Amino acid sequence: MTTMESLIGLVNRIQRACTVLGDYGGGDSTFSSLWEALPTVAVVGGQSSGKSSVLESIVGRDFLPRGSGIVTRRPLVLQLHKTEDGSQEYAEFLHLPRRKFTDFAQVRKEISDETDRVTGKTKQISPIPIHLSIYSPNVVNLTLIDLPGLTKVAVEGQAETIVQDIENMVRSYVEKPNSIILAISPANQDIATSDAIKLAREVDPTGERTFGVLTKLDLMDKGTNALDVLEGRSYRLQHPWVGIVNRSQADINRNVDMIVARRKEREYFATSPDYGHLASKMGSEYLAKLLSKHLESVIRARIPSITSLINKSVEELESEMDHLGRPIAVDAGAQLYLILELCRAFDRIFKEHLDGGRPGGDRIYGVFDNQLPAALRKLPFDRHLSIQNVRKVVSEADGYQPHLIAPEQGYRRLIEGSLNFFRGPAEASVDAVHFVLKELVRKSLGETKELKRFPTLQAEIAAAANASLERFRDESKKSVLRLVDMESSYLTVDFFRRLPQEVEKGGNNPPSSNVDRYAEGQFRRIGSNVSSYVGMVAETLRNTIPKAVVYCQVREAKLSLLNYFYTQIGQKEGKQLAQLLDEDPALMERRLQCAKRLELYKAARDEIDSVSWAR
Ligand SMILES: Nc1nc2c(ncn2[C@@H]2O[C@H](COP(=O)(O)OP(=O)(O)OP(=O)(O)O)[C@@H](O)[C@H]2O)c(=O)[nH]1
Repeated sequence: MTTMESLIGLVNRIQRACTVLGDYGGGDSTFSSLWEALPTVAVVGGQSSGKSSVLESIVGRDFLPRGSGIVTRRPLVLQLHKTEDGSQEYAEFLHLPRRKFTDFAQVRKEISDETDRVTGKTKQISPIPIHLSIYSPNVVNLTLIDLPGLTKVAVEGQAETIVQDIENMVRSYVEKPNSIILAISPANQDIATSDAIKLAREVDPTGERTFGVLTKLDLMDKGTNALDVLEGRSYRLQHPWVGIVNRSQADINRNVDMIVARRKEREYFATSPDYGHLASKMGSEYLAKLLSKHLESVIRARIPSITSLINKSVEELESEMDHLGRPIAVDAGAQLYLILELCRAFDRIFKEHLDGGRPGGDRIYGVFDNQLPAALRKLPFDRHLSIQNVRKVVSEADGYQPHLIAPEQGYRRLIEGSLNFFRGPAEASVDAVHFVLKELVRKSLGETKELKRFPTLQAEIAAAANASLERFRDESKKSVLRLVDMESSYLTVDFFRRLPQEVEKGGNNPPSSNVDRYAEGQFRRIGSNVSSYVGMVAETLRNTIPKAVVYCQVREAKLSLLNYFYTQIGQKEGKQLAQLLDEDPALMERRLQCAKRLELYKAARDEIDSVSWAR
């Protein structure tokens, strides 16, 4: 059955699981927080408002550390479990499983020691909660979170920021829509100045989540009473105010028993001329029951949305785990297989870039279609074949005896010199394609999702692929330069045999009256003959350089980019293979965190299911 016990107990169990797995709200925002989805009662109050006294009175035990300064420095999740009448009371801490505390003075000491363990002796505050469970016949089932008291000034030895730090921490608890605020204010102080009410008003302006508690009713000036507050006239809340009379300092000093104090509190209200008519709705026992009932109903209302949050989170985590991939196999055979698979995955993507399907391969065609022709056009033949230079080269080639019919040597030197210019664009095409291929390797590596897990292997593949590309580039350069050299080593004879006729056809023979004019015309003709020969060669190279480049670089990259790597991998030992597969530590950590979270959510789901089954 869905009793109060089982519902509050359910949330208690989920909360404990959350803390064990590091989910106590805030903090690591990469996961949705289950903790924040759980309804909780957060106890807030200014210093000396009577916060500790109220909690102890609800529990019926002295167990909270006392002292001057800021004593509560970590949230205390106080889970109360009602046990059968007559059974022994005991307490347990989540951080000390299997140890039962029956001496509550020891509980107090442990809270204080455990606070110091995390915050050090520096008196800092920490958001990591301490979980304390109390099993007793004198409690109702209820979970409360005790938070540091709101203060206005830091004391000796505490950082100046502590006032703000405390307020921020308390606010982080009470601003959650699932938090029920137990706002404690002393009656002997103007309610308008209450720190607790001030904060509650800020985060819960309609007052639907706030329970107002007024302490120290017995300390009010004679002749005054707190009816304006208790009857909701001073500050209106959706829930009725509860007045409390705790033990005075004198009572504490005299060690007045809590159970006796509860009785005295009951008597106080029953006999009070001011509050007698409200007696059944006053006091710490009534407050505990009221909260327990309210918490239970809030939990009941929240269960469907908690379940759907859990289901959604489980789904998200499972898909992230799928995405992160399974942990790696340990035997060398399986590792080699995995490495080769990853290489093939990369190779496939790389080929898709070249063959189309993925972008980038077209840039190689761009090199052949734009870059190479443009570079060929820009070669400085005009200068090389100017009349002055032709004259110079031809004269030098002639030596002391000028040529008789045609300057054969001069032609050859001019052509050779011109063809040399082609080396530049030829090499530049090789380099340009090399960079395109390199970029495609880089892109493909990035697009091989399976490789993301293995930065070392990724780097090795990148290095191997780039080394191969360098080798292809060297081969390619040799080939294109050979094409250019071949052009210089044997000229196309036909071209020159046709020349005299063309010259006559063109009829640009100057009348040869004057020797100089004759010479000038002849040099111009030589220049233009060489120029058209070079133009013909340029046309040829424009077609053959791309063939050589594709053959040596692109085709090789497609066929054997990782061949050398494969032979190396084949020779590696198990340990070296494992090194290649070392995962990114951040990723391993994330997988671990995901697995932990998944475990938490599944455990929580089981808990909820078990309650529903019992219904
Ligand atoms: N007479 C009387 N004294 C009270 C009452 N509530 C608290 N006190 C006294 O007020 C003082 C402060 O109470 P605590 O319960 O320690 O208050 P606190 O808000 O926990 O204070 P800090 O721990 O300093 O933040 C103690 O001396 C209590 O005995 C009350 O209802 N009546």
